[in-house]
Amino acid sequence: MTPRTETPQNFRMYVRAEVVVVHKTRETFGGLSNMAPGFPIRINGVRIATSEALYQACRFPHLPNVQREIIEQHSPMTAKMKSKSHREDSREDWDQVRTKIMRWCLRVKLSQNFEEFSRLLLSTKDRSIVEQSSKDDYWGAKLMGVAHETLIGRNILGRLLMELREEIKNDAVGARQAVSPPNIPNFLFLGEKVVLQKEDRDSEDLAVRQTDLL
Ligand SMILES: Nc1nc(O)c(N)c(N[C@@H]2O[C@H](COP(=O)(O)O)[C@@H](O)[C@H]2O)n1
Repeated sequence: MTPRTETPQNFRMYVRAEVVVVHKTRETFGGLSNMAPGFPIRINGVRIATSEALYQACRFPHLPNVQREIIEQHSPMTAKMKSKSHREDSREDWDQVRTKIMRWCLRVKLSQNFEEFSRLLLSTKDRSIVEQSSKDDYWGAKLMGVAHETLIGRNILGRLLMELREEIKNDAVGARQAVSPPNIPNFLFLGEKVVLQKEDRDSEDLAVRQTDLL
């Protein structure tokens, strides 16, 4: 893996030229972003266009109408904007549970889009994955240096993606299986406990593929 330096506050420093940069969704590794289209998710039979919308909806287990408003958005940025307008009503323990929830969202994205998402993750080989962000050095890392040659931040999203990549390498069969909901209190989706229905999605995809053949 690309060497990186530990800095205070659990920040990390990466040499931009050496890492896999996740920035714009149309770039080579853009599919690793939660903003990427083409990786739909189904939770309790409800289709959600992006992992961003799923993640944002998880802020509001106690407000199913807000969750619905967020997951109805086709655009991930609009989903994030809808969420932002209710941000002060996020579950009280949000900062404590958000990483666990993001890990779950990424696992669900993987298990329900296994061929494409695992191919993309494995194509990063053993390089560090870093989400480049202009303002968020919790999920990502910010450009620094005279020539913007370094990225500095906690890079939690990139680190979760690297963790997932290792899981695929170690147990691809396990990584594609349906994912249990995170073990946190009051984890509700539209007022219901989450029960993954991976088979629904697989059979739907199969139906689409078969239709394409006709
Ligand atoms: N505003 C924005 N634009 C993008 O293109 C981004 N990739 C992100 N970052 C993503 O936003 C999510 C975190 O949202 P909160 O700030 O915790 O509400 C997470 O998916 C980041 O990867 N933001």
